[in-house]
Amino acid sequence: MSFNILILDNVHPLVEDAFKERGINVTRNHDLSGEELHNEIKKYEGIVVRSSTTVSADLLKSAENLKIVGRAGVGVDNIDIPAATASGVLVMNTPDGNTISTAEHTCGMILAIARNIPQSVNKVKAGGWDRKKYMGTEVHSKTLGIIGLGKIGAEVAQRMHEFGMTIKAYDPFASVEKADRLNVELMELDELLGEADFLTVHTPLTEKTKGLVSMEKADKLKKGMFLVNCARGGIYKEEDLGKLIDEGYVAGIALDVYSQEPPSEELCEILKHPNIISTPHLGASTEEAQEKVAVQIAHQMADALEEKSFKGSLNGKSISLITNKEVQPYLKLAEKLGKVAIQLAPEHANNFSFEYSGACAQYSDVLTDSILKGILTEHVSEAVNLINARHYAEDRGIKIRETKAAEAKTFNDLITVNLDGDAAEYQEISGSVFGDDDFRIVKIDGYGIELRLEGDIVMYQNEDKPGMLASVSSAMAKQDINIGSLSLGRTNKGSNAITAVSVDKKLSKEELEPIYALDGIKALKYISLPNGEE
Ligand SMILES: NC(=O)c1ccc[n+]([C@@H]2O[C@H](COP(=O)([O-])OP(=O)(O)OC[C@H]3O[C@@H](n4cnc5c(N)ncnc54)[C@H](O)[C@@H]3O)[C@@H](O)[C@H]2O)c1
Ligand SMILES: O=C(O)CC[C@@H](O)C(=O)O
Repeated sequence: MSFNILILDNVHPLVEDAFKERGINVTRNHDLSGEELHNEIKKYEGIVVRSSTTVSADLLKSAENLKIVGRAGVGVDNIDIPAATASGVLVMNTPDGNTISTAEHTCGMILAIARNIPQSVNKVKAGGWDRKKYMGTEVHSKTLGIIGLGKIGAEVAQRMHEFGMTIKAYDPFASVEKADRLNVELMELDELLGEADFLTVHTPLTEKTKGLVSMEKADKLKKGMFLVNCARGGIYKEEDLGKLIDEGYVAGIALDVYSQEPPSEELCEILKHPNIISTPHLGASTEEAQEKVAVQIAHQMADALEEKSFKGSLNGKSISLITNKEVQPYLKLAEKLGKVAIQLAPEHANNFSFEYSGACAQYSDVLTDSILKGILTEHVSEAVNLINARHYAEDRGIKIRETKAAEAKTFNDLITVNLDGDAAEYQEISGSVFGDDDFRIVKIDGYGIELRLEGDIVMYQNEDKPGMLASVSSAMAKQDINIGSLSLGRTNKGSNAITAVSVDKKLSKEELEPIYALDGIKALKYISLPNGEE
């Protein structure tokens, strides 16, 4: 299958070469106005952005063929990920392509603010000369506080350690082993604010990191410290920056990022402060980083479109598992069981529980997505996939429960879908995989049944008495319905039995009626499944 990709932002030209190398058609257009973009995007399976294009819920609605959004970089603040997930669109970034460049820029900013480099350069350029005013401070023997010891934070730690700084960090998710390896002492946030001579942030902007430093926190800061932000605008409260300096809490501030880019007029006024230095979001702006993220995003997107790997994907958390050969048969079984379950369930069924036992239990997350896909495909007009299945389930008020048992009792692997409805004629269906591609129903409501999960199946409960099968097959024969295979299950002799009959053609309601009307037949259901590969 051939794919079409649209490059919307100023991504390095190597992106085109990389896509072409993978046999993917690529078009570049940075100049589309709102309406043009809404029309143009319909033609593409993938788009590539940096931070200029906003991939909003509205734009995603117009993107009827879109499968994937690639961000050549890290931050995805410009992409509405929940809306993409709801549309079944995969979002991916290049998590490490610009790490080194951004770490180097951060180190540059630390040194620049410590030594007043930009201010003094400007002075000389303007024909001035003032050595006293631009007296600086050494970073050697000072404490660098790092908030967020992830990829960039760790690279900054290593480099500034070599400058003779003591490195301390706050990151509730970082391991002590990692910190030890980097010669970093982990501590609580307030403690760090009180000890850092220089503070640099390397976290995403979240509810927790927004406004981490503000006038409210000023008393906690070590007096005369320096602030650096090359992560995301707003982690330091922007309105308070000038005041923090003027009231003597902070000596200088270095910023690369702003909550709005380019910054608002109000912020531009604050940025004129002589002790604030600012660059226009240049952290990742090196030839090397831009080449890396361009080539990485193209290959990652090509791999995802070809379902080879899902490196860098940010939604559809278990999607990467679909390339795992061991999971593939379970995925198919799960989807088929979902399809059967919804055809057996009563109307408005919205409570399902899924039980996994045996080796498949370790993949329960993606298998639940796959069962939901099977359940919902019958009911949702939009395309349901493993990325958006849970979203649609939630949207439709479908409640799910999941249980796992590492060991299976009768079968190596067993997936059971419970319909959770007291009023349901059928309560529970279990399936298993035989070999790689033989998917079978193995149990219904505790009755042992064995029937391949494909094609057209008539399932009914019947009184366990002689002649039942003969009367059903004769009613079918009269209507030219050929039986392919059948399976009978019962618990005790003479009680109720379940029969599943696979037939060679699709049946209409009218064709089913005479069978349902036979004496001794109860709870007849007709299930239609795709034949073979879907
Ligand atoms: N200026 C630029 O051009 C540029 C370039 C690349 C990345 N960035 C930005 O830099 C930031 C860091 O990127 P990264 O690649 O190192 O990300 P990362 O995911 O590797 O690291 C983020 C770290 O922040 C930590 N963290 C999350 N929430 C936290 C909290 N509340 N308190 C403390 N720590 C917390 C995480 O545990 C993680 O270790 C991101 O915001 C990214 O968008 C900016
Ligand atoms: O230059 C860019 O594309 C922004 C880089 C950076 O902010 C990122 O999040 O990757």
